[in-house]
Amino acid sequence: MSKLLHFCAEEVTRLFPPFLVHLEALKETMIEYSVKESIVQPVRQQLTVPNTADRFISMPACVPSRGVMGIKVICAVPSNKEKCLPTHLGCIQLYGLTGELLCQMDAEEITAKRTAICSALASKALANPDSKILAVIGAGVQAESHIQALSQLFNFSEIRVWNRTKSRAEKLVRELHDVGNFNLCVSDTVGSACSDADIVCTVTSSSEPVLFKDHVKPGQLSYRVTVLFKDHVKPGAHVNVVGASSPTTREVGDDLMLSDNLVIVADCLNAIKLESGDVIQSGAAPHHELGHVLHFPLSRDPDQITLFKNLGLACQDVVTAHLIYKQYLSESTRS
Ligand SMILES: NC(=O)C1=CN([C@@H]2O[C@H](COP(=O)(O)OP(=O)(O)OC[C@H]3O[C@@H](n4cnc5c(N)ncnc54)[C@H](OP(=O)(O)O)[C@@H]3O)[C@@H](O)[C@H]2O)C=CC1
Ligand SMILES: O=C(O)C1=NCCCC1
Repeated sequence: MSKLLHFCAEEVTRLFPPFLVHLEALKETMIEYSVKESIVQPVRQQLTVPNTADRFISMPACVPSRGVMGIKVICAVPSNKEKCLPTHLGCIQLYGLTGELLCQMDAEEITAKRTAICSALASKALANPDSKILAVIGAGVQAESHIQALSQLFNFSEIRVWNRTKSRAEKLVRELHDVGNFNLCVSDTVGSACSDADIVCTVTSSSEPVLFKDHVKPGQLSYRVTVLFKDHVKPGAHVNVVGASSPTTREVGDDLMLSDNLVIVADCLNAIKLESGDVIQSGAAPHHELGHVLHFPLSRDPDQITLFKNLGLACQDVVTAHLIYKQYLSESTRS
């Protein structure tokens, strides 16, 4: 094998595609995955570190139309927050279709931005185009990337942030004060953040286990957090559910998941049935895949609530890594 090309976090930032290029590439990718069915991607493997909420996740995909395949390995370690370390650490390896390793790169920024872009694509397809109020539940990395991405596609007048630890919501609001021409503020409760909101994003993870006796079979450990209930969400709103990507975690109450006027869209219908605690525990039936609604627009009923379950897919990482690699190649041939 020739010398390994590795892009550290700073190089990934420098080579990162512009927002609209990234958005268009991920839109094409999601359509390719769901409609053309030309992407090969198994449901990812998640290993839970015993007696913790920490996960080691392996995510491969092959994207023949771009001539690449790859794998992201990502560790989700919620307790890293107390150690002032990133809670999501990972690496992507990119291969040519002949099997040669092209490069590997840090996955943090890619994970933050590609996830938010997929929520933004879902919001564009499903939310009221004239959405004015965005509520963000959580104040970590994904909260920031979601505010950055969604505010580029909607003309918000107000963005509200609720977080379990209020001081972190206040810090995020201070850091993002000049991102756009809207009122960015902290809410005291989930209910007040979501009241009248056109779009809601739940971007939380549980750092501490909350054990509910009646949810736990003998010998099984359950980590649960439920932050959003039906009363929080107004008819006509759109919700992006981004946390809770394992069968034992929740962000959304059963009353909302099982609501008659809820339409559930997932990035991957195969994965949602195996990975989403909100779907598995509530017994809700997802309706559509993101790639389908991007290709064949749904007609909006003004009283319906739409919910996009954003699990995160390997093909989004592989395509983003490929854009970064192509930028590197074009710079190398110029110099
Ligand atoms: N769908 C996808 O593709 C992806 C999903 N994710 C998931 O999104 C979620 C957020 O990720 P990220 O922003 O990177 O993580 P961060 O660690 O940066 O932030 C975590 C956030 O969750 C909050 N939180 C933790 N525990 C609880 C709880 N019990 N109740 C309410 N809020 C809680 C934290 O609040 P506090 O400040 O109080 O600790 C903080 O706001 C995670 O579940 C993550 O695994 C991440 C990457 C991709
Ligand atoms: O898609 C991803 O990347 C992740 N999804 C769920 C949680 C960790 C990272």
